[in-house]
Formats: sequence, structure tokens, C-alpha cells
Amino acid sequence: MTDIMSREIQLVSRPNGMPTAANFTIATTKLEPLLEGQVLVRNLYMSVDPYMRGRMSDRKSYVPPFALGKPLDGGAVGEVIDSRAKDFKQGDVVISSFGWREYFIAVPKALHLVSREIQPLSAYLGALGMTGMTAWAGLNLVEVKDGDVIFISGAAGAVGSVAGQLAKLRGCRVIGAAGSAEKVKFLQEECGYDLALNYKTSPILEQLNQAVPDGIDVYFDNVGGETLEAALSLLRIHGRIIACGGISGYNEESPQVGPSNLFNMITKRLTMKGLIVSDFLDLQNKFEQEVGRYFRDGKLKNKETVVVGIEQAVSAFIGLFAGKNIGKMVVKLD
Ligand SMILES: NC(=O)c1ccc[n+]([C@@H]2O[C@H](COP(=O)([O-])OP(=O)(O)OC[C@H]3O[C@@H](n4cnc5c(N)ncnc54)[C@H](OP(=O)(O)O)[C@@H]3O)[C@@H](O)[C@H]2O)c1
Repeated sequence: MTDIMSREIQLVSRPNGMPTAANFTIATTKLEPLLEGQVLVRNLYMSVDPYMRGRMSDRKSYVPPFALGKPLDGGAVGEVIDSRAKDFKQGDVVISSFGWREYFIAVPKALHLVSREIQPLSAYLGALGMTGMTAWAGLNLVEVKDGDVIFISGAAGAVGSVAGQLAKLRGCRVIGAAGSAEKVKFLQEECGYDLALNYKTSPILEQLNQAVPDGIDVYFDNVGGETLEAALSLLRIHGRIIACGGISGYNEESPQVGPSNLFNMITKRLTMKGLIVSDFLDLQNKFEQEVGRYFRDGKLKNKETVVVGIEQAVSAFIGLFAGKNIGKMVVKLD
């Protein structure tokens, strides 16, 4: 095989506040020849995710920070173009964590084989991938069940749009908050949400008080901040919170002040559980069976916003913080 040149996105400086294009560069590297036991993969789609913002800082967290001057990493779906490993052949489709680059060489244990029959293959980054698994694991974490009234923030995003659909399939009444009229329409018309609110038009607490005066049983938190505070007010006695994300604070230079009404945890005997999706990897087969079946039966929509070209990856990532996506934001590599 002739030399392969691969473009990749590297972090060159750590963002202060909102990331900008100047924090990144696009570099070209030459791949080494393939050795025995290795697989050469061309990425077809890569994921950009809000959690990556945390890894761009130098802070200690549950995943190490991205290194400066090295390619970023993240979820990707690719196609095997050459293999010297026995279980992989040309044309196989694999999921990996080698995103933000066009080509890579890996050993089999870093690759997860998936079926080509699922289309588009980018669904493996959305409803059928880590995103869908986050939504599914979150609902399981606080045992969301038939009859629950659940409120979901970041509802029209990747995790939120799947969480709402899965909660509907469980028989819940589902209420969502999102940041535009188009997203509200999407939630009600395509995801089956019973009610969707645009949190940018007036304070979310006022809207919720009016829309659900009897309160909610569960809050699926993707954003934190003011919306978490509103949910603490709305939750009923023994209510549950899935602490999944806090995007409203990801670009703050110092930690956000906590909710002023946290005392509700005590008076209402609430339960709040933190979620890290990678803790649930041993349940991946169960997730794939259950959620994969909904998808194949046409009961679960994998909505996505697709941008094309690795050179668009940085703006797609930054766009997450401006609400540029409906459903999963994915980058299709040419
Ligand atoms: N715990 C885990 O294991 C895990 C795994 C995956 C994701 N997450 C978290 O789950 C959340 C959703 O992730 P995702 O991948 O599904 O992303 P996403 O919702 O597809 O994309 C981000 C969305 O967040 C909203 N947003 C941006 N800035 C905001 C702000 N200041 N206040 C309120 N909303 C804001 C935007 O929608 P609007 O237009 O509606 O504002 C945007 O479209 C994130 O917090 C992420 O970190 C956690």
C-alpha cells in the first residue's frame, strides 16, 4: 500500500471560556506501514461532544485532559481498508475512540465491529452509540417507569432526544426544554414529547409552573444552572434527578454557584444520581438489543445534524455551545 497521509485536529492551546478556532490546528501526518496484528481504518464519521470541552482544560477529572500538540480523540465510525489481524477484513465497519482524524492504525481490542446493515452508519454515534446508551442508562439509573412525569433539559440534543423517546416508550409523560421554536416543534412532532418549552423566551421556572402545576417525578439534567434550580422547585416528594451533564457551566472560568434551593433535597426527600456512561459498558449488549430493536422497528428516531469535512469539525464542536445542532452533531469525513 502506498503512503497514507492523514489529516488530524490537534489542540494547540487550552481555551479560556468559549473555545475558538485559534485553540486548534489541522495537521497532516504520514501513517507508518501496517504491522502484523494491526488494522488500518479510514474514518467515515466522527463525533463532537460537549464533554470534550472539559478535556480541553488542564483540570483533573474522570478522563485525562487532551495533550497539546497531539490529535484529539473521541467516538468515530470507520471502515477497515487493510488488515493484518485475523478477525478483521477490508470493508468491515468499526467503532473506535480514534476520532478527529481521517485514518488510523489500531489493534483489534481498540475496535468494536458493527453491522453495515444499520444506515446511516453515523447512528452508531447517536441513538445506537454512546449517546443512546447515556439516555438509556440514565433512565435505568433512577428506574424511570410507566406513569412518571419526566422533565428533560437539552431535550432536542443528542442525549435528550433519545431520552425523551425512550421515556415515552416506557409510558411516561414527557416534558422537554430546548432553545428554539424549531427545536420545540421537533420535540413535539417527531419525538413524541407531550410538551416542549423554549427556555430562551421566558424563565423556565415560570413556564414549568404554568405547564406542570402538579410537579414532576423525574428530572433528566443535561444543562445544570438555572434549569436544575427550576427542576428542584418542581420535583414532587421522593422525586429523582439524573445528573447527566451541566453544559450551561462548561465554558465558565470558575465553577458555577450551586442551586440556591438545594434544601429541597431534604424537604422533599429527593434522590440525585450522577451518571458516567462508561460505567455501563458491561451492559452494551443489553443496550444494543433493546434500543437496537426499537430503532429497527421504527419506534426510535436517530435525529442528527451532519457537517461535512474534517476542516468543519472545530466549528461543529463550538456550535454545540450555541445550540447549532438538532439531535446528534456528527462530522462526515469526505
Ligand atoms: N454523563 C455522561 O456519561 C454523559 C454522556 C454524554 C453526554 N453527557 C452530557 O449530556 C449533555 C448533553 O450532551 P449531548 O451530547 O446530547 O449534547 P447536545 O445536547 O446534542 O448538544 C448540546 C446542546 O446543549 C444546549 N446548550 C448549549 N449551551 C447551553 C446552555 N448554556 N444552557 C442550556 N443549554 C445549552 C444546546 O441546545 P439548546 O439550543 O436547546 O440550548 C445544544 O444543542 C451534556 O451536558 C453532556 O456533557 C453526559
